[in-house]
Amino acid sequence: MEMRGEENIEIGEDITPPLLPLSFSLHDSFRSSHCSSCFSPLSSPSHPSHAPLYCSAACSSSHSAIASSSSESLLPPSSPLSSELRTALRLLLSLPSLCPHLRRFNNGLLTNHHKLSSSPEFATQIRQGAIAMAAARKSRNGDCVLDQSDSVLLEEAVLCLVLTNAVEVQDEAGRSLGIAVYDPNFSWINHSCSPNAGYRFSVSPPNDTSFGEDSSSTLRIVPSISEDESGVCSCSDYMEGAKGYGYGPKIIVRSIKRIKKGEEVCVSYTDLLQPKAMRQSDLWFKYQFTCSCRRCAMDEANKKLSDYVDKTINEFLSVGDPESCCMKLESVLSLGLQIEQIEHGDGKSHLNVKFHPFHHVALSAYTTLSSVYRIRSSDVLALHSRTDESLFKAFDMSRISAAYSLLLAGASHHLFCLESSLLASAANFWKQAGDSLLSLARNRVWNSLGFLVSDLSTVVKYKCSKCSLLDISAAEFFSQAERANVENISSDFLACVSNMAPMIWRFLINGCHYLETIEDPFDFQWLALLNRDEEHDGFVNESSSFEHRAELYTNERRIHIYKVGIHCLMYGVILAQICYGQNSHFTPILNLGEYFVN
Ligand SMILES: C[S@@+](CC[C@H](N)C(=O)[O-])C[C@H]1O[C@@H](n2cnc3c(N)ncnc32)[C@H](O)[C@@H]1O
Repeated sequence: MEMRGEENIEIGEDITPPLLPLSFSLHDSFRSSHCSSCFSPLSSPSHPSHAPLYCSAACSSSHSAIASSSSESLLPPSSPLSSELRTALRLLLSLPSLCPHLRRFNNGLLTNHHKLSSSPEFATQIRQGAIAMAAARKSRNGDCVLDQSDSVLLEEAVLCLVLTNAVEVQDEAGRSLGIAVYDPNFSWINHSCSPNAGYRFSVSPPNDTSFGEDSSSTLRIVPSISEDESGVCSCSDYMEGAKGYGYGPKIIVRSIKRIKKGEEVCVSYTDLLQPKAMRQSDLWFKYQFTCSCRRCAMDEANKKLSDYVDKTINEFLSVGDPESCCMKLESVLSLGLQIEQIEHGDGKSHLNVKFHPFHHVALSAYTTLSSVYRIRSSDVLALHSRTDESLFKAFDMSRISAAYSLLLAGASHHLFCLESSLLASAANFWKQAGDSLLSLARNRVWNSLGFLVSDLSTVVKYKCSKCSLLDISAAEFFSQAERANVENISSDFLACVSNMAPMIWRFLINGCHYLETIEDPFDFQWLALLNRDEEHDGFVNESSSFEHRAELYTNERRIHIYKVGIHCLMYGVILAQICYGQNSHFTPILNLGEYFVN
C-alpha cells in the first residue's frame, strides 16, 4: 500500500488533519517525567516507577484502564524493546480477533513478520519479546507459566506490526519521548530519502487547544494499492477496521515539496543527513528493505558514471587511443548515463544522470581531456606534413585543451572558495590554464594568418586597469603583504577574468559539443537555470565541424587570450607561492619573456 496526492498540493500545506494514534507508549526514560496518556510534561516529575503517571484526571481516566488490562505491568522490568512491547500489548486489546498468519492485520497495517524474522538477530529479539508478551498475558489470566507448546505467533505478528509502523514521537526540542502507531492514513506512507512530505506531532493535555493544530485541515491523500499487492486486498475494508482510543499524541503530515495529483507521498524513516550507505544500513536494520528512491539511485548512478570514466581513462593509459578517449569522455559528460531505477511499488523507470561540473569525476575527466587534446595536437603535427590544414587541426586541439584547462581552473576556484585547503590544486590548475592560453596566443596559426608573435611584445608591458595582479608581476615574487591580501586579489582577479571571458570562451569551445553546453567557465550561475534533462546530440570526433571562419581569428581575440592567460598564470603563481614559498621547485618561476621568443 502507498499514499498518493488526491489533488495538486503546494509546498508547505497540511495534507492530513491531526491523526490520533491506534496505540502508543512512552520510552522508559520519560515515564516519570511525562504523562503516559497525552505525552505532555508532568508538572512535578516523580521517581522512576513501573506504573504509568498522568498529568490530569482526564488522562488518568481515559488511559489507566487500558494500561492495566493490557498486562504491561507484568512485563519483565527494563526489557529490550519495552516501549514496543507495551505498544503491542495495548494494540492487542483493540484487535480482538486476529489471524497471525495474515500479512496485514484487519486494521490494514502490515506486519512484515516474514521479512523481519528473516534476520537471525531480529528474529531472536522478536521471539523473546513475543514470549515476554505472551507470558504477561497468560499470567494476567491466572495461568502461571508459559509452556513450550504455547504458540506466540500472534504476539510475534503484533510486535512486528509495531516495529514496522511505529514512529518516534518527538517534542519541540526534538527529543524522542516514545512511539506511536497510527492508522493507514499515516502508516501506508512509504519512505523516500528525498521525501515530499514531513510530519509533526501535537502533544498536549486533553481539551487543550494545542499549538500547531489546524482543525480545518482535511485529508488530501488517498491510499493506492502498490503493484505487489494488486488483486490481494482493497483499501476501503481496512480503513473501516482502524480504530484507536480517541486520545494520545497526534500526528499531522505536511507537504515539503509541491505534490502533483496522483504522485506518491513519502516521508523519511531515517536521518537524511547521513550518506547513502548509512541510510541504507539503518533502513535495512530497522525494516529489512533496500531503498531505491531517486536519491539512492542517483548515488548508485554516480558510482557507475565514475567507474565508466575511470575505465575510459585507464583504457587510454594502457591502449593509448586519444581520439576514442575524448569521444567516450565527452559523450558521457554530455549525455550522461541511463540508469535503470526500480522504484518502490512502481516498477522500473529510467534515470538519466549527468555530472555536475564541480563533481570530482567531472574534474578528473576535464584534466584528462585537456592533456589528451594537447597530445592530439602534437600528434597531428608529428604525423602530417605541416600543411595549413594540419596546422589548423592542431590549433583546434590546442584550443579545446586550453578551454578544458580554463574550465578546470574556474570550477576548482569555486571549490577553493568553499574549502581553502584546496589551494595547491587551485594553484596548479590556474598555472596550467595560463600556460595553455599563452601557448595558444603564440600558436603558428596566427603567423600564417599574418599576425606575428612579435605583435604580442607590444602587450608584454600591459597593465590591467581593473586588478593589481599584473602590477605585482613586475616583481619576481609576491611580497608577504601581497600574499596576505590574497582574498582581495582573488576577487579582483575573478572579476577581471570573468569580464574578459566572453571575448574568448565561444572561440575556444567552438565545435566541441560538450563544452558548448558550458555557458561560462567562471560564473556558474547558469547551472541553476539549466534543464539537466535536456538531450545533447553529439560529441567531438575527428570529423566534427570546427568553424574555420576567418573572422573568428582576429588579433584582438588573440590579445584577449594572451591577457586572460597572463592573469591566470600570475594568479596560479601567487597561490603556489602561498602554498610552497617562492624558492620551491613547485613554484613556477615568473619569466614572461619566454612566451614571446620568436
Ligand atoms: C509503514 S509501512 C509503509 C506502508 C507499506 N508499504 C504497506 O504496504 O503497508 C513500512 C513498510 O513499507 C515498506 N516500505 C516503505 N517504504 C519503502 C521503500 N521506499 N522501499 C521498499 N519498501 C518500503 C517496508 O516493508 C516497510 O517496512
